[in-house]
Amino acid sequence: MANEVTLLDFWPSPFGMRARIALSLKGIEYEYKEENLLEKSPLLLKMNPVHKKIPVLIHNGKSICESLIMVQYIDEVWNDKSPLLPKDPYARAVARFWADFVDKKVYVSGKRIRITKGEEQEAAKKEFIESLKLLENELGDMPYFGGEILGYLDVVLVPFYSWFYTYETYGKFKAECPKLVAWAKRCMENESVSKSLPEQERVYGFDLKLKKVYGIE
Ligand SMILES: N[C@@H](CCC(=O)N[C@@H](CS)C(=O)NCC(=O)O)C(=O)O
Repeated sequence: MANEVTLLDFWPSPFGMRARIALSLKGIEYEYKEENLLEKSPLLLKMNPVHKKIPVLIHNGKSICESLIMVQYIDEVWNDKSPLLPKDPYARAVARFWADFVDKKVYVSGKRIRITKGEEQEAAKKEFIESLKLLENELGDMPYFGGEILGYLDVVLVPFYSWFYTYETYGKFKAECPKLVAWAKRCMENESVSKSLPEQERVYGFDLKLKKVYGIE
């Protein structure tokens, strides 16, 4: 079967970064289409009519939406190289549990750090740091969440590393998570990760502009 793959994406998106890393780890050639989220393309609206969000993976004309599902799809379709999800059903369930946690806690509290102030921002910072500590504990002494090799949860979490500087600058704090920082740097040694993640300062510059567009002080 021919494999025509397109990714609708937007460079600072941590969700898009997940797809980029997974496709690169699997060695898949694809067309990258950068979306303007202030003026979404007809293709994006057609391919993700429910949420109208990036990333969208288009594989032989069919769309796959939601980055956690997308990375699992990529792993299942291109299963001959760089396995991401563990084979054992329990270990798979655990990896999916933490991936869901990343979206519900790390992403949500990180966003609240960016867009709130005062008490609300303090609460968000607390939740963000607590979430990182829980993840650090889950990592334990393993090099990756996937064990000896980079796996599903690594792909899901590492994009937020490119947003750390933004969170810490807005929140005026330094997350003391040495093991997690060492893990992120280890992930960045992998070319599929480093080429998929933008520089932290570039993300911060983008977010400053975004806040102006939305009138957030
Ligand atoms: N849960 C989704 C989140 C995707 C998402 O929030 N995408 C943002 C960019 S980071 C977007 O397209 N925003 C445009 C909008 O909400 O109109 C996923 O994992 O793919």
